[in-house]
Amino acid sequence: MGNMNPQEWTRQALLDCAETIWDCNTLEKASSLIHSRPTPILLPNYVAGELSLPSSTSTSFINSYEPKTGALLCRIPCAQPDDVEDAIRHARDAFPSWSKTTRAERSAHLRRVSELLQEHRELFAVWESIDQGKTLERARIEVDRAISNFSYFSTYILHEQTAARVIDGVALTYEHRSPAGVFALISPWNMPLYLLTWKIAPCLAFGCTAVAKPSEVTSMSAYLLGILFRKAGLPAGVINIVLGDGPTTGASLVASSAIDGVSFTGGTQTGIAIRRATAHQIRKHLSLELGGKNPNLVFADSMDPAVRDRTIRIAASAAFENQGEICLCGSRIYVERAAYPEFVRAFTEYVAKTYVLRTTVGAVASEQHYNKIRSYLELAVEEKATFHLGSVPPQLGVNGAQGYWIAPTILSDVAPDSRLQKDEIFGPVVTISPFDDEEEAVRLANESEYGLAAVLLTTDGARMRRVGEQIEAGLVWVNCWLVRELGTPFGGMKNSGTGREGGEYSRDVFTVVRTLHLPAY
Ligand SMILES: NC(=O)C1=CN([C@@H]2O[C@H](COP(=O)(O)OP(=O)(O)OC[C@H]3O[C@@H](n4cnc5c(N)ncnc54)[C@H](O)[C@@H]3O)[C@@H](O)[C@H]2O)C=CC1
Ligand SMILES: O=C(O)/C=C/C=C(\O)C(=O)O
Repeated sequence: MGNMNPQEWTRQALLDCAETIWDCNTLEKASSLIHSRPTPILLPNYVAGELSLPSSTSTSFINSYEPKTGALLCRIPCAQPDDVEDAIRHARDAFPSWSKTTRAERSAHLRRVSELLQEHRELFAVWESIDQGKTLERARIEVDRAISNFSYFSTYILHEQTAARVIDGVALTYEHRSPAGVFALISPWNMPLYLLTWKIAPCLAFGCTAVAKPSEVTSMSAYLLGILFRKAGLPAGVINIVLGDGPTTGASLVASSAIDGVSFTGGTQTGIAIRRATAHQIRKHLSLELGGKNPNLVFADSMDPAVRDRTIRIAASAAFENQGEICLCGSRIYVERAAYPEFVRAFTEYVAKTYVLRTTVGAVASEQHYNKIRSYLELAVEEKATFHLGSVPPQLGVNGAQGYWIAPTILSDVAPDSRLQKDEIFGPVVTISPFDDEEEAVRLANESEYGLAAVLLTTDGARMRRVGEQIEAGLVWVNCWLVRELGTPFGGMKNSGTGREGGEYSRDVFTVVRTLHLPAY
């Protein structure tokens, strides 16, 4: 962080900068802009429908780096508590009229946002790839999902129905829902646009207003989203975006007594801090989607020649998609002993061919994260694990190491109680271990503080249900991974979180319900 006088940036300068960036919709144009500027891009907040810098004189600025090169990409203001309160005040002021709009009106606003995102798909993909380190191809997939987040909830609210019951001629009862209020929407750095819009879209659709805060590591797509909301003509104050870190900006946002609910995705320790900070505010809705250390159970029947390629492909994408930086990644692979040697061989061969660093595998998100993953790979060496693929990457700045590049790594001979099997590494690192029977497979799968997701690879229909129903995870994928229908409940068990989002489950997060009893006279 360094100090910079916010007054140096006029409102016009912020708008001019926004227009320049808005024109950079290819990697070439964006890179040339970043590397030709005498000073790094400065990202403002989006508050009350305008791009603005925080007014607090104590505002500091955070440097954000380009993972693929390690170069300084942009600087973001770290919003202080008084600037956060100001954004919340705008969201509160906007709430009465937004919460009274008709569903058709809100639907039209969301549809407009999704259309504009579609129109500027490549722009968002390019900057997301630059800012987060992911490949451009992966970034495009995530922009498509962001588009779906808005289009799904724009139609969901048009078709939702509430239940009414007649009680034996005594009463007619029905559920009446109203928007729960003003929300804090806090997202992580692994899928910045995808996950922030997964919160913003339902929040606005159900009539709430919000202050959103992206991760300080990847704020670029949230900034672009602010520009897009401005272009879409969303009423001022309905959605505000403040930039900043967790301890200052995030913590003051969630703790504010003017916030009615928090939807958070990120690390488990942060989820615990949020729960603690809001424990005395019983009325506050909390939806916490936290970390995972997800098992992938490979049964010998899934290595039958007829389905073997599919098994390997699913296990590999569950392990290495987005450099393993998805909380749903299957990073603990357990293989039935009869198929173990064959799986390890075929899996390693497939990953080496398909997940190629700098081509189909991007850089990890930050220097801090690089060092975290690297420390786990050093631990693997200390514990004498077998490296089938990958190695300890160089220290940054040593031997020409530039950018945060970590090759896919496959480990075996790792003890069940090793931190390599217990901790969420959140990078391109998997362990493979054998199991002898179904009972052991289930025990190993459940031997974790986390319970977010699991993959089950088998051709036995009875086993799909028998094993699937015993796995302690909010999401179990059988012979597939990351298949998503946005109406299904999404969230984790155990230390992977509390609450579910998606379709009617998002409605539970963003609305309050009262049951009306009308007498039958
Ligand atoms: N999607 C997931 O499941 C994610 C899991 N993680 C795990 O957590 C580890 C730590 O990563 P971090 O970057 O530290 O994640 P984090 O949980 O600190 O960051 C997520 C978001 O929470 C905000 N935040 C941090 N402290 C806060 C607080 N006290 N109150 C309110 N907001 C706060 C951050 O600014 C960011 O926007 C990762 O290595 C990974 O293992 C991290 C990010 C996403
Ligand atoms: O909603 C999805 O499809 C994926 C969500 C992924 C995360 O929440 C994550 O990686 O943190």
